[in-house]
Amino acid sequence: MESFTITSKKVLTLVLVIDKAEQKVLLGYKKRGFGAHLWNGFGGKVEPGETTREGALRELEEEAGITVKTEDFKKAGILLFQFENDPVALETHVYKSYEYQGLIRECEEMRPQWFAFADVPYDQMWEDDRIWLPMLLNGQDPFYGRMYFKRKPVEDTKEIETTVTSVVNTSTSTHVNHSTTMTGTSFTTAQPKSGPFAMCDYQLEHSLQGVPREIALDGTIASFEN
Ligand SMILES: Nc1ncnc2c1[nH]c(=O)n2[C@H]1C[C@H](O)[C@@H](COP(=O)(O)OP(=O)(O)OP(=O)(O)O)O1
Repeated sequence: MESFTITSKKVLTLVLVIDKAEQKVLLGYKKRGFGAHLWNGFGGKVEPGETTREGALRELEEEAGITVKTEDFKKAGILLFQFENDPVALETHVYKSYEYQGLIRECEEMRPQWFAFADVPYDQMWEDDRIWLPMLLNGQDPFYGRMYFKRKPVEDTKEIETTVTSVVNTSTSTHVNHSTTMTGTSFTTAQPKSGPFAMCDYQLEHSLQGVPREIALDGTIASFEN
């Protein structure tokens, strides 16, 4: 795997909030940036001086407007995402909670929405999600894994075409909505359906020894949480 050799990693977080009684999971539609136009959990880069747990709670509040008590916030696993010809891997710390406080709200980066477990839009998510998210939803965590991605040829990223309707309202500000029903100036835009990367290989294991804290560059679990 010469083209997948890594020399360093960035630390990211990903949070799934679950309504156990209703069998629903809260996902966010990413409106911009890395992974734009895909549904995902909430998360992002861990900032200097933050623990992964603190970073995950901060991102959840920023992106969905809700908080989770420390005792309800559980580490579900770690995923190391690797990209062809990119020496920097993304070490993503996955958390879950069955409880939350506050009112769910949209922000400029994410549009939150509840999905029944049976209706999770895997065809509009990172390809690896269909491997590990069902495990998380079924309580088969903690887990750890490595996922390998290649960039898709440009023509393969034009899988769906969405009509974007630009509405200019009377106060002259411009709102852009993915909609086919609103009036205004419409144009068609190509969107990647499952992102610009194709997963070409993966390894995922249920962690029997405990909750993984860190994955070493060689893919082994570097340490476990106490
Ligand atoms: N392959 C895959 N599957 C599932 N989830 C993810 C991936 N790759 C990823 O990066 N992710 C997740 C991990 C993070 O939750 C986000 C990416 O975070 P990002 O938006 O880059 O970080 P922020 O700190 O919020 O970004 P900016 O504020 O800099 O825009 O996707």
